[in-house]
Amino acid sequence: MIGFIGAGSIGGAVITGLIKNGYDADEIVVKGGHSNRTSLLAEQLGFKVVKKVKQLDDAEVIFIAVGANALESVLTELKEIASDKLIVAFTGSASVALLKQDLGKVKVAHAIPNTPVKVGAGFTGITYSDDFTDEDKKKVASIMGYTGQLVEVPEDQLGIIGTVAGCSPAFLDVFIEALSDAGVKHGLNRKLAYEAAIGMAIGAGKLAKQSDLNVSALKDEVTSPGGSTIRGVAALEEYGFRNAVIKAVDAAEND
Ligand SMILES: NC(=O)C1=CN([C@@H]2O[C@H](COP(=O)(O)OP(=O)(O)OC[C@H]3O[C@@H](n4cnc5c(N)ncnc54)[C@H](OP(=O)(O)O)[C@@H]3O)[C@@H](O)[C@H]2O)C=CC1
Ligand SMILES: O=C(O)[C@@H]1CCC=N1
Repeated sequence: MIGFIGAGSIGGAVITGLIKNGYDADEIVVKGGHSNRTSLLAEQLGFKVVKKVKQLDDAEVIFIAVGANALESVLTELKEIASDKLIVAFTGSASVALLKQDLGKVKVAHAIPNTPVKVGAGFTGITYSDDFTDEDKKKVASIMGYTGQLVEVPEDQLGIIGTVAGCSPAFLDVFIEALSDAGVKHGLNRKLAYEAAIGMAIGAGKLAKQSDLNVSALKDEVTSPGGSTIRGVAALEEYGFRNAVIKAVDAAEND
């Protein structure tokens, strides 16, 4: 049995990714918040919903997916049942030290998934407390594996990994939206413009992942001499695209 506290955007995305990719919904129990969001999701996916954190006592691994404002109260309730469990917090502001401080001698991890977990194509960075054994890590990996990649990172890099992989689906969505707008401006209907932009993003990502070439060389392959693409790349540079992306990451990193 595994448990979740919170099933909002990221908790709901992980639960959806698990179940849609074959994890048994009967093995998932969720304590939701104040709205009916969790019960609506449970109707679609078939997992069990409980009202109190202590009702997650049968879970071997508990994922915390609440925001910073609810974390302290959740940890206070969780402390009563946490001693024999693995606790994995998605809360951005959490840290291994903070979780240990509030939960005592409990094995804890801090992880930042991204929303593509919902379709089994996620990228999740994770940092474990020192007392996590290889066996414990395997247990967490065997669960998160249903949602995509899980990569262990040093704690001082979890924040930037969380920005580069966790915030950036929103950045890419803005890019896809802008590209579709441009397509519409030049006469495409909206549906086809989105199909083309999204299909391109999926394909270019897959190629970048599978190719021996780095993305710079892949860009070179598209830019035919004297052709249209290099004019587009030059315009992106003229309007500060690269710098805008770096500034977006700076902004996300600096609270
Ligand atoms: N969104 C993302 O892509 C990512 C988010 N994160 C982090 O995850 C955290 C949550 O973000 P996000 O999912 O976007 O936020 P949401 O507001 O969508 O989700 C938070 C959920 O927590 C629930 N909740 C609040 N209090 C409790 C409680 N006491 N017990 C159980 N559930 C509770 C809320 O339920 P209700 O609304 O029903 O009250 C809400 O659905 C943040 O710290 C964020 O940094 C990390 C990685 C990616
Ligand atoms: O916007 C946020 O704070 C969270 C962290 C990573 C993605 N979303």
